[in-house]
Amino acid sequence: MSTFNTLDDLESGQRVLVRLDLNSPVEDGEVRDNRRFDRHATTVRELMEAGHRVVCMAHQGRPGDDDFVSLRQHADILAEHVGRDVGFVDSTYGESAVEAIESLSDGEALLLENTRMTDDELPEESPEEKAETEFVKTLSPLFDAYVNDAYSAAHRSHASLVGFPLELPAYAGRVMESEYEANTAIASREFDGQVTMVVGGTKATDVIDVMNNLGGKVDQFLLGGIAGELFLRAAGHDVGYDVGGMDLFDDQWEANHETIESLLEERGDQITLASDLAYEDENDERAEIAVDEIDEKDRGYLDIGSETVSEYDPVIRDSEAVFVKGALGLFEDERFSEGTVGVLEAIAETDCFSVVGGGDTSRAIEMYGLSEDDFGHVSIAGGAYIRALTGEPLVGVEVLSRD
Ligand SMILES: Nc1ncnc2c1ncn2[C@@H]1O[C@H](COP(=O)(O)OP(=O)(O)O)[C@@H](O)[C@H]1O
Ligand SMILES: O=C(OP(=O)(O)O)[C@H](O)COP(=O)(O)O
Repeated sequence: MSTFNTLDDLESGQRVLVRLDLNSPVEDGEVRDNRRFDRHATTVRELMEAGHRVVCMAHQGRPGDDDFVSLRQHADILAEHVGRDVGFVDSTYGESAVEAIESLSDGEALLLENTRMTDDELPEESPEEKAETEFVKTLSPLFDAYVNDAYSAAHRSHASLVGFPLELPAYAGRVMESEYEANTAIASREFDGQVTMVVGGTKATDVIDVMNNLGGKVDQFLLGGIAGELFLRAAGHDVGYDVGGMDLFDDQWEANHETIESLLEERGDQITLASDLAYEDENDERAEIAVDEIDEKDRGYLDIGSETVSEYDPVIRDSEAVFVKGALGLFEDERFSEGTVGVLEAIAETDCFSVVGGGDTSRAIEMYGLSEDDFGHVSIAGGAYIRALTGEPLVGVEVLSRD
């Protein structure tokens, strides 16, 4: 168990710098509400009600991606969940940010601009190096305490996550505390029966790394999403290529194909790939094709097919524990939700121990009317939770636990 301090240890009336993870789906420039706002609102509300001056930091997307946008909309969505005003300043540590921080009153909150819009936030460096950045050196003197609530980003060694705890007394927020406890318990839990992991989503590099380290703990991997297509590509099928302006496959293929190939060679019997895939036909409708019949690389696929769903279903029902990381298709579009929803329904209907992770994936639970009570734990973390599954420490948690 960790030795970090929590909000219970925080003295009243402090100037508190809080790192949240509000990284959200963005559709046509519009930020979609999701349970990260709702969960983090608990921490922010508690701090405001305790009379602290609360300054929040968060990131959105990665530079160069379509979802790399300002946090202006996030401030409004967060305010709705907190039930109080949350101000916004379009600077992370520039003059206007410093002014806004200094003019805050007790019990008020403010959100700073996307941390990834500063050069100091990325790339990954040691906590000691991050603590020396201008970003950390400028903001630290304005605060009495630092609170990290961003469990779901705690696997990244970025300035806002690992630099400040070296400069300020550091505490875990309520989300950090509860996710850490649930996900650490997963690593030490022993299961007698079959353990299955459903792997999908867009961050194939994250999940493939972890699959490589999870062999001993997981009996069956069921694949979909981008990782699933990359495995099909390695197995000789004409899928998993960037077509029509997509930018999801080719770079991740370059980075991971050797690992994928050796996983298929050494542990192929533990890895089940889709036997059919769904795509959008010329009438904008869902159409399906068996992977064995695909002989052109010119089409994008957006979900696993119905045949695959019916093959994955009994594997889930026979499992004692099921872990989900990443959606099996573009579930935000109802036509391509069948894979993700089918798998989640099978889990909800059985009494296996289950964890559903991923900021985006967990959103499918409420979008399609499933009940969170039917799952063991719904994590708002994706990459951080699967690392916890392997027992790998998270740098953002480790640095909070330092004396
Ligand atoms: N075949 C696909 N094509 C495009 N997007 C996909 C596909 N399969 C899954 N996705 C997308 O993956 C997203 C989840 O990806 P990721 O960020 O890796 O997982 P999480 O947020 O659950 O950690 C979902 O929003 C879903 O739309
Ligand atoms: O959404 C996140 O990760 P996740 O999709 O693995 O849950 C975190 O905000 C980390 O984002 P990043 O993977 O761009 O560093």
